Amino acid sequence: MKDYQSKNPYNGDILETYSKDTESDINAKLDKALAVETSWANIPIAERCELLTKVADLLLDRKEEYAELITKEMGKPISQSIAEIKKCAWACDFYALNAEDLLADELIATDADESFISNDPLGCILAIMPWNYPFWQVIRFAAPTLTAGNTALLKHAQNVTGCSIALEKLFLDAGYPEGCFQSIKAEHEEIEKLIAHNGIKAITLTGSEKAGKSIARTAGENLKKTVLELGGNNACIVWEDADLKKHMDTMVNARMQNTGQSCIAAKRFIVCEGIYDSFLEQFTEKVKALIIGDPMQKDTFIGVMAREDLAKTLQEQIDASIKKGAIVTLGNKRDGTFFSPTILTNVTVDMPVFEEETFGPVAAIIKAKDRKEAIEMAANSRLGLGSMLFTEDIDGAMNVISDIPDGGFFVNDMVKSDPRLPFGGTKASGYGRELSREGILEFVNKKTVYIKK
Ligand SMILES: O=CCCC(=O)O
Repeated sequence: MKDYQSKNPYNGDILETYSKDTESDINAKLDKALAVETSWANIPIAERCELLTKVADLLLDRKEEYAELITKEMGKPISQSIAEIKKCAWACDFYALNAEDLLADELIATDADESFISNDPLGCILAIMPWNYPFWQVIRFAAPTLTAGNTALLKHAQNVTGCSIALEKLFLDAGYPEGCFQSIKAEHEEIEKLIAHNGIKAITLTGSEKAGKSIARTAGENLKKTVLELGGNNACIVWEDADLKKHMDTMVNARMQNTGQSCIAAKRFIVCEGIYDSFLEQFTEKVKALIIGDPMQKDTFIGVMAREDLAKTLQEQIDASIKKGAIVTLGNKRDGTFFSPTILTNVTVDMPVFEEETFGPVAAIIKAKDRKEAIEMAANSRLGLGSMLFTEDIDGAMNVISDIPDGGFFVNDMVKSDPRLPFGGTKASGYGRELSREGILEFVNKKTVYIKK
């Protein structure tokens, strides 16, 4: 009996089984990473960028193959899997083009003849990544982090072990030296030991709040830096002057893409009274029209959830909210891993669908009496990944930017990640930033250099 199974959540087919790495397998991988650390750190950044360009090319050449693997392992509709791979190539190209500038010494005038910050690599970084964007979550960490001269060990979610292995091969095929990027199949106990090991210099985790606390605790005991991206309960605020016709597809996409399994999805729709009825009518119509079906079909927009237990958890959150007075306006049908796109109205701030992150295709809609109340409700969350506001009043939107203490604020668009912009949260959504200049500088030693001649 193998330890891990890759199982297609759409039809239950067992795709592959895998044995967990033993302690000595993991130590051997760490040794390999440590053996290459110095030579990798010392090659010119431009050469590392060339390799990254090769990764981008391979991603595009192999996009169908990788997309199929994603779809089969976690159920993402195939067109969205292809889009995920293209986005990975974009991030690689972005860093291949910009890393030299982003990592350049920062000169600072002082009493010294020369003083500057040198952005030196840290060494081996442990990445713990989730299944919902199995390539993207990894590439957005790996592209900048490796290019900064670090090496990486990836502990991926069990249900996407095939993707994890494919990612390791991708870097090798692109020409990265052995040991630069390796995937491990490990459990919590081995991860704790790795974090404590001197060879691991920092940890990045995208995952649940519970996992974040546990990893941060162990990392803290060992004085290791962490970057944590722990999910969100993003508000989609709709002021009474919003252009619904123009933005309705975006608002639906913001909730329903990836079958609702995205940390940055719009989870709480906070809609001003004056536009509530039109919003609900248009939103419901669009959600009803989403194509549900086999994730391998290119027109499918809503596939299945990645695991049955996730669908059950979503059901519990909905049931508990209905008990408190939420009304099912659409959907709420579950069958195994399938969950129909669901709209809940009459939502109040004390319901699980408002207070907790819902990781599936359910939109919780709440009425606000005015703009001010809408902003206050949006800010009322333990999580702080991002929020979006739809309005024609751009000055009014600019005035409320600092009223919601989230990591991102998007006006007339959905919260989305972009290699050029920092990505990350506040409060229980975690800390640290990925992507952009901030992302590549998370895992460097900002060394102060001071020279008197
Ligand atoms: O689940 C969160 C990440 C989604 C994204 O970066 O687009």
